[in-house]
Amino acid sequence: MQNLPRVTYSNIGADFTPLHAYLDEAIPAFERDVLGKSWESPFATGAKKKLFSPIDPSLVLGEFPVSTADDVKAAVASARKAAKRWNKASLEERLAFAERWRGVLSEDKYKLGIASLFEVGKSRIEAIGEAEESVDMLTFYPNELKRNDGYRRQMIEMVPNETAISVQRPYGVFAVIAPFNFPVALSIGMITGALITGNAVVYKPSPECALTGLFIAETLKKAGLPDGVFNVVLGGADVGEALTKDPGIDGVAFTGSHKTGMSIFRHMTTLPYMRPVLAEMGGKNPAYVTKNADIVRAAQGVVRSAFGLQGQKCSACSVVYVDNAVKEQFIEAFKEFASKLVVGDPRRKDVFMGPVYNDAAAARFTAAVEQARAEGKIHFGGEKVEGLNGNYFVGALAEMFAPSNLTKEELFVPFVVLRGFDRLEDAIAEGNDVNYGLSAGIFSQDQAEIDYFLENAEAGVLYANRASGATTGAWPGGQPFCGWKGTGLTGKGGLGTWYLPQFMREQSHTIMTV
Ligand SMILES: NC(=O)c1ccc[n+]([C@@H]2O[C@H](COP(=O)([O-])OP(=O)(O)OC[C@H]3O[C@@H](n4cnc5c(N)ncnc54)[C@H](O)[C@@H]3O)[C@@H](O)[C@H]2O)c1
Ligand SMILES: N[C@@H](CCC=O)C(=O)O
Repeated sequence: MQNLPRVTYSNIGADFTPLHAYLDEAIPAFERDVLGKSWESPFATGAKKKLFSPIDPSLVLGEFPVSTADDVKAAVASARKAAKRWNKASLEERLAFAERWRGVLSEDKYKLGIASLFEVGKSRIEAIGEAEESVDMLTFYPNELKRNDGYRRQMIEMVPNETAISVQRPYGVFAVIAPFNFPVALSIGMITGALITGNAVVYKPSPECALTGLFIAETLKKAGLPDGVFNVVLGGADVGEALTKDPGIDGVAFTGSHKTGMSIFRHMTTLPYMRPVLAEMGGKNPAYVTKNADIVRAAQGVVRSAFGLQGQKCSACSVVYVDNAVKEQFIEAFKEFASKLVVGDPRRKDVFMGPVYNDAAAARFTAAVEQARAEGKIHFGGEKVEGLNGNYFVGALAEMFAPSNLTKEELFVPFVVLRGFDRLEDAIAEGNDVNYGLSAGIFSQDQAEIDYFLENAEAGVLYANRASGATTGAWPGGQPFCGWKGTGLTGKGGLGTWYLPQFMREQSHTIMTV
């Protein structure tokens, strides 16, 4: 099992046959042995709630308790108590824990991935990909911490007999709040950042992702993290709000929508002193296809990026600007590739797109398609897939003849707008004219065009000629994932070198030898 091919989002050409053979057995076994159970969690004593899979609303994920206001207080108190020691844990102790956790995650990765498949409705490859990514986070981040000696620096000697160093101290207790779309990788990324820099954590998974949330807690227990350093609360916005407003929290690591992230940040600004809010938020990610592009590659990169995980990635390509000289050719190549992708039950190995997450996403998709029919032109998709018990849609390519809400707002569904252009400069200016700034991509074989894009695109994650995903597929240590503008608050992203220092505050020690 350990030698199965790895999924990294970018290795699209790999032969996953042995992985599929394993999953053919493991997915039904998981469904039989794990789904439908009733769960307990120490800081969730409220009434239990039944959660269902988007794959099929009759498929019960399990019954999960919800945290009360007192549970949230108790979880924070538990973290504060444990933080007294964990905040002082040596670099060696934290690295040893990270190594043990990485071992546990490597053992449990298929279980975590399959849980995500059922919980979110991800395809097999997307689901296993995020579990693999989590393991690699536990390679990358600890290595960064070690390589930088905990980000400790020798400073200059101002006068003889005086030494000065800069050390980084954990803030104390971090609230970690996760979104639904990568319940494993994004939770583990934020939790890793907080824990290995010496913070205790109170973690809230997305309301309907309690299964992966509790699995993550189990892996930390198996890795021997001291009791109380990691605590879970379960529930929705009210539980998240109670957690981020608790005075016992020293910082928040949040990934989710712009609206929620900014509400947490705005609350922090009202307090007597600021606590860090590391918020990674929504995106509206453009791709540019010039007349010098390999059009088949461009179409494949855009389709994969716009429709992978049903368009529910912060990095999903949601607007494609195509040079009018090659627009028709691009539309044909897009249709040719997209029509071969299977939409259906993601337990099956041939499925590329599962259902959209919930009825709200289905309504957003349907409204966007209706608007595009009225104001523009649908070139591909947009229809519901009949005969399946869930929100299954064929992803849509919609040409729009002017900028609008569809080119500017995040929809988070498999819907990509096409805009024709005559000058790349104008297209990039329009693509930049949004409140977000996560990722962008270009397809061109002209170096001057690529250089212009790299100089002028207002986003933190840029790609050129990426067939595996025009704007998607960042990996720990490969693509630092920094949200600009309304996507991020700090100017530093996950998956890169500068993520960890954000969980620590600096202290200088100047010592005069007398
Ligand atoms: N930039 C990134 O790295 C990144 C990655 C993944 C997803 N996202 C974004 O996440 C969004 C999709 O996720 P979602 O629908 O789960 O987002 P969301 O904002 O609805 O929820 C995110 C989390 O916040 C909690 N929450 C809701 N209201 C809260 C409040 N008032 N106080 C505290 N917590 C609260 C939710 O319960 C959930 O756990 C999209 O906008 C997507 O672009 C961004
Ligand atoms: N890491 C993923 C996106 C995570 C957000 O939704 C990517 O780069 O495509």
